[in-house]
Parts: sequence; structure tokens; C-alpha cells
Amino acid sequence: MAKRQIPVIVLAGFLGSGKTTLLNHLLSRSGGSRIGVVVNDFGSIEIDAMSVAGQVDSMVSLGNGCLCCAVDTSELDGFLDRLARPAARIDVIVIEASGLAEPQELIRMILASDNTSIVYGGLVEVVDAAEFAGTRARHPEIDRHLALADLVVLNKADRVPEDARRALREELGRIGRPGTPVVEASYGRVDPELLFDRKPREEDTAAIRQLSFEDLVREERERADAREHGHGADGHGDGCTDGCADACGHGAHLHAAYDSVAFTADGPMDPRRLMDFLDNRPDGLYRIKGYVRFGAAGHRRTRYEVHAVGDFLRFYATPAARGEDGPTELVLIGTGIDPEALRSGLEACRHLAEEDAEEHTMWGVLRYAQG
Ligand SMILES: Nc1nc2c(ncn2[C@@H]2O[C@H](COP(=O)(O)OP(=O)(O)OP(=O)(O)O)[C@@H](O)[C@H]2O)c(=O)[nH]1
Repeated sequence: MAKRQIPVIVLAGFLGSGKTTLLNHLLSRSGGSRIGVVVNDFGSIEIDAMSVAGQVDSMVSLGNGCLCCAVDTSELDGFLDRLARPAARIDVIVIEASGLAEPQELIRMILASDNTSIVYGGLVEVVDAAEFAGTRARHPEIDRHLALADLVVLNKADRVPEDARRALREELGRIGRPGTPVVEASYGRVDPELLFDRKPREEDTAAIRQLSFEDLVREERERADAREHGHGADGHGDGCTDGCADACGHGAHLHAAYDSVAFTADGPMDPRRLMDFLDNRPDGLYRIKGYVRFGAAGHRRTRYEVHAVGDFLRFYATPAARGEDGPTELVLIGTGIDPEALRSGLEACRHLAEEDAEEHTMWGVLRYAQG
């Protein structure tokens, strides 16, 4: 009997679109299936890994930097080998890409793996219904990602009225390959069956298969020809292939223009000063995620998970474990940002031991709190 291969699904989507939320939904609705998870955070503090941990028994985390740029794929191979070993009894592996990853590179890595226990199981692209128009205007390359998707999840449906959602669905249908399903979801609540039973379509695998040696030779020859005929300094013009984006310095990868800033504070933060910081965040600072402790009376035993995506800001209160006095850990991701200014701005928001912080200082935070 042929050995059953474990599908490896790539879960991608722009910063803050709802990948971790969807993954957590899948994990809580997996029934009898065991899901192995690989999380790839862009920032050096692994916020996504923390949000997923506890829900899953087989998770590995590849922090700090986009997996799609890994020159050495042995780390991913090693993780896939670990998750695919029979003793782990994993039925499906989900790789949550960073919000700035190039999915085609990840897919290529999976297809290139010589582990015969796994098989590429498709690309799920999560789209933030409320932010899509702005994101696409800034990053037209998103179309390229959507064109590779096997399933598009139009997430945050709750934030957009029905007629606008219909228009978005039609637009996504035009961008994607004909026949690619577009499903609406709120908080990533999709039917897990949509993902687990999906088999890769033969033609997709062919379209994005690993570059063969012949392909590389042909590309090199085309590049040399272009150079000879003067099509741009490096011969790529605008048609730079994805795989060579970094090598040729074009910076075509989505994350080329993005910086991430990590901030950690042992003590609590001052709610008013932090709200002032958040209310005045610079335009390019698109994404903030992490955990905050506040020094205000009545709130010291609560840990707040914070998310900013574009203009959206939300705090989620989670009671801290008994005796736990966890740190504040934030990752800020943006384009054209000044990391030092952001770091010192956050430093200035620390709650000082000698300060009195009455409960009402939390009101600004509570306006954005849920749960
Ligand atoms: N209103 C609303 N908020 C959502 C929905 N899905 C996710 N969110 C919120 O959006 C924020 C970002 O969600 P995440 O799941 O962390 O997004 P992500 O794509 O993993 O983020 P990155 O890893 O930074 O790219 C969180 O505050 C979520 O609670 C949704 O359907 N509706």
C-alpha cells in the first residue's frame, strides 16, 4: 500500500490579515486530526509563536526574519523532518508564513524537500477585507501571491458591509486563478475541511516547481542576453524573477522595505503615555503586536495582548497566571520608520516605580479593549 504523505499547507497573507487567528481556529477545530505547525515571525520576539503555543503539541518556530529568504533551507527541512516522523503522528502540517513572506519561495522549498513523507498541500492566502485596497495600492505584488493561492480567505468580513464584500470577492476572483475559491470569514472561522482535504492541483505544482538546473542555466543565459542588448543595468528590467529578487538586489520581496523593532520592558507601562504613543504612531508603522503590562491600580494582574493593523487598534485582556509578572514585549513593523525614535518613544512610556497610576488612567486603553 502506498505510504500516505502528510500535506504541508502554507498559510500566508499580509501583515495583520488574521493568519494566527485562523491558525488558532484550525487548531481548536481540528477534531481528531493532529496538526503540526511551523511559525515564522518577522520580528525578533516570537509573538505569533506565543499566540499559538499552548493550543498545539507539535510546533516549531523559526523566528527573526522571513523564511522565504533563507539561503540555507536545512533548518526548515529539519523541522519538517521532525514533524513528519511517524512517532509525531501528524496528519497535516501548516506553515504560518510571516506577514511579509514571499509564498512562492516557501512553496519552492517544500517542493524541493527530499522528505518523501510530505507533499505540498496548497497555499491559503488570508486577505484583510478592511485593509485590502490600501495594501494592494502600496504593494501591487500582492496580486502575485493571490495568483498562486488555492484558497483565498476574505477575513475580517465583520468589518466591511455586504456590498463592499461582494465587490472584494469579485476583485479577488479576477486577480486569482480562475476557479480559486474565495471564502468569507470573521476571525478566521473557516471550515477546516476546506484546508485539510485539499490536494494540490497538478498544474500548480508544475507552475511553481523547484527551479531545475536547466531553468537556472536558461535564466542566466537570458540575463546575459538582456545585458548584451542593454535592457537595464543588470539585465532584469521590471521582469525580475522572484527567485532572484534578493540576489540581484532589486528588493522585490515584500519585506525589503520593512523594518521591525523589538521592545521589551521588565516593568509595567504607563497607560496614558502608551496610548499617546499609539495614537500618534507614524504613518509607515503598519503593524504592532505583543503583550503589555500596565502599572495602573486594578490592572496589574492583567496581561493585555495588543494588535495594531493600519488604523485598527485592539487590546485583549488576559488574566496573568498566578504570581506571573511577565514583561511587556512588542514587535513593531513598518516601512520608512525610525527604529531608534520608536524605541525611545516606548522607553518613555514605562511606568516609573514612584508614580501613582489610578485606575482611571486605563480608560484610554479600555476604549480599545475586548474580552
Ligand atoms: N474585526 C476582526 N478582527 C480580526 C479578525 N481576524 C483577526 N482579527 C484581529 O486582527 C489582528 C491581527 O490578527 P492576527 O491573527 O495576529 O494577524 P496575522 O496575520 O497573524 O498578523 P502578522 O503575523 O503580524 O502578519 C488581531 O487583533 C485579531 O484579533 C476578524 O475577522 N475580524
